Amino acid sequence: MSVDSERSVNSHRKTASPHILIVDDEPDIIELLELTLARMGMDVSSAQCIGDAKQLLQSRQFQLCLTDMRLPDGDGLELVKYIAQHCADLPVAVITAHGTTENAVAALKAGAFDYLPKPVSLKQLRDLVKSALSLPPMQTESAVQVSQRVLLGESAPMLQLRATIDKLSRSQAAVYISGESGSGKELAARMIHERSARHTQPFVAVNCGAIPENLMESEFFGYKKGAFTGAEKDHDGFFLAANGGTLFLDEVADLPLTMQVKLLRVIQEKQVRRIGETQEKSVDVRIISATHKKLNLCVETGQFRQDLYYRLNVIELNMPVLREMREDIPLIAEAVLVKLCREAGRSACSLKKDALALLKSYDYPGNVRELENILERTLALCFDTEIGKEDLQLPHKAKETPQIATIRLPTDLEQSLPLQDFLDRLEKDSIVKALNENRYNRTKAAKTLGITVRSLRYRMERLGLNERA
Ligand SMILES: Nc1ncnc2c1ncn2[C@@H]1O[C@H](COP(=O)(O)OP(=O)(O)OP(=O)(O)O)[C@@H](O)[C@H]1O
Repeated sequence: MSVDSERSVNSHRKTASPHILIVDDEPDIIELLELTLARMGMDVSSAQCIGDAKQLLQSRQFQLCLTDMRLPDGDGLELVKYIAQHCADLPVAVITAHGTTENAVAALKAGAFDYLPKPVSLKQLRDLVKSALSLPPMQTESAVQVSQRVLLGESAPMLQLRATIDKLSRSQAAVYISGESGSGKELAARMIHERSARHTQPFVAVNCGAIPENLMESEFFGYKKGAFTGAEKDHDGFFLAANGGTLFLDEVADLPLTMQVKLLRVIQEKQVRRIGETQEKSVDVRIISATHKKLNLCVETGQFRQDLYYRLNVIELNMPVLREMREDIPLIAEAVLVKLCREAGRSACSLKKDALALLKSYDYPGNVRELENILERTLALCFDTEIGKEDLQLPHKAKETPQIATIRLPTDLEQSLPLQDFLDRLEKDSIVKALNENRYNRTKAAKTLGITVRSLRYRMERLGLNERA
């Protein structure tokens, strides 16, 4: 097979034109792609088989590779895997035969950036090239350590997780993040977004369980001024607000079935119609979803639509629980202490040996969020710069007994607070108490409080208890 190598369509363009590798054995397709890309100011090289493509990849640097799935000496998937292994920084997109979504999904799982269905739409091609070229350079581990918003930890599960996040960031595939409460699902979603081609565009996080059912449609899809009583001005909704970027659907299992149908439609059609409007608008969002529930079980019990599940769960990312990465507890605890001390404007604190040992032995049903809460409570009660075991106020047999915080009702403030603030304070304390008593399980906490989970989430959101309930 001859290498159609270095047939640079616009080789007169000397300087930093992005260099794109096309791998296809159909001359017509090569020509079409070359012409389109040349008009976009790209340098193009082409290869007609996997062997030639590998040679080219070894001989020079490319900024994007577009490969057909069916090639004379193998399939495009093999090339995707080769690139993932040898040129991890290079985005690769596959061109798939019409209607073969399995191929596209397999390619995304293997690390492809995106796919283009045949017949290739030139608009889609241009959009894909633009987003691939806006990928930020891959971050090195040392850069990761200095960055603020990262999942910390050096244990094997955490190293593996961060490596997977790096790979996923260089793809457009929908990601479903599973894991217990407080294990860092939202943080992982933000990391994927911040390392992706969409990093300059919005990241919109939505807590699906916190939105009252009757407001869901208007919150997700937006409305036009006057569409209903109270619609005083145009409102874009989450999809349009996230256009070009990432929409993070947290607690996605809490979406009512009626809303699931509407969501599926928008994801499939990539079109949104605001309430009160006749025209649809195109939207381009990458969906990352998460829940602490077992979404596959929700599908089995009929609470979650299977078709939507498949759409959301192209790639699954599972968050490790803190008790399985105990060696990371000192590192994370230290980082949390530094942050809390800085926020409180007090001098740096450290953990004594016995305190560290106790923290390492605790089980953390609420994961890192619970560790943060323990340290926050400790700092509120202890003014020493050295924190000892007793200051943590953990039960003696930490591993066996859940942590139950003593909640002091604000009787001291009864006289001085305005009524609404006083009631909010009572509500907040009751919620925190119920969450603590139920090991951060929101379903059980809601039951204790005699309210629905939806109502609990709504109240937590209103009271600003989302992050640190
Ligand atoms: N590995 C980690 N390193 C540092 N901070 C972490 C880590 N994991 C979680 N956190 C912190 O723990 C808190 C909870 O994380 P996050 O909100 O992402 O969890 P979650 O899984 O989305 O929770 P929920 O299921 O309740 O929505 C955040 O403050 C986050 O920054």
